[in-house]
Amino acid sequence: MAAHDNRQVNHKELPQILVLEPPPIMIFYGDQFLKNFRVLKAWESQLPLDQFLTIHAKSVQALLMSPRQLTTNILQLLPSLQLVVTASAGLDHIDLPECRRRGISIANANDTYSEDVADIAVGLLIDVFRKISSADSFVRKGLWPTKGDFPLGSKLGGKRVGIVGLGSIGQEVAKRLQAFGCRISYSSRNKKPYVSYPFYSSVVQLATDSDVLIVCCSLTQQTHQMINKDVMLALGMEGVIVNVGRGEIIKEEELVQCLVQGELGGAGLDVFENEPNVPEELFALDKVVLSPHRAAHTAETMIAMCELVKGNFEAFLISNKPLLSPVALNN
Ligand SMILES: O=CC(=O)O
Repeated sequence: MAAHDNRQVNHKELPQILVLEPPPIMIFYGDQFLKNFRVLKAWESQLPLDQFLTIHAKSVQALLMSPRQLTTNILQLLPSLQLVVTASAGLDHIDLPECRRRGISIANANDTYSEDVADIAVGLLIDVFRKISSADSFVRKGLWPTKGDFPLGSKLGGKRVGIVGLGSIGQEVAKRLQAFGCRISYSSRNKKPYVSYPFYSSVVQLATDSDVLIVCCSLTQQTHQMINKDVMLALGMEGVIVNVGRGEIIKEEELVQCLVQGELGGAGLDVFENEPNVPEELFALDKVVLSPHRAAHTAETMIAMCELVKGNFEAFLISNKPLLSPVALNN
């Protein structure tokens, strides 16, 4: 509506966006950034979700993803759906084959989060090697005057770092760790012609030749539980794993076992198999640094994300333009 237009806003006329549960951008910033839309908040309804969706089935053309999985069942209840916008980089919570089959368009975070996630990956690694969290707790508990010296850490420079998944997050991690004097190698679906880092097609071989593995890839059928005990044993007793991808890429039970039994040197984990639940055995281990899946959460990036989400909805629902961050659903 133009600035000089003084018609009353009729919210029923605004393009509608369904949200099943509030995603982090709404938890932090409410829904003001979607003020040009009518936001249909399923979680505010007293009705069971399937009844609520059945009532709105015909009118819902666009959906903003929440932490909830977008399953085939939910998609079936939304026959008019044409667009899914997710504020995530990962797509593992969306039934992609079904979206592809129905021709539903998807927009995601693209590389909006990559720098922040890479910062946390490096932060977790430095914390594990230099024991920052553990030293903090040592001081706070008043142990410095009584126990004296704090154990030695391990130097970051010179370490051989294997990056699992050299997408935009992996490349940001590589750039940062190269500046710290680390030696970078990577494994990926395919060798990247535009980088000179050594490429490994086998993760076990990458682990054998590395001191650290940083898991940056997305969760797919191929990467599910790809980091298993074989990989951990190949990395060795001093080896460190950092995970900023998805919990399910690592066999968590085996990771816990290797850490508890001293078969792995340490871990920095931002993601877990069964979030928000974290295996309690890890709480007692100083060589493990834990973070509540917050690698992407900076105020600056969340604001950029609100803009991207809004821009995608505006492009599709209002101005009939191409999506700003479309996901290519390859066959
Ligand atoms: O985990 C965060 C994301 O996928 O964006």
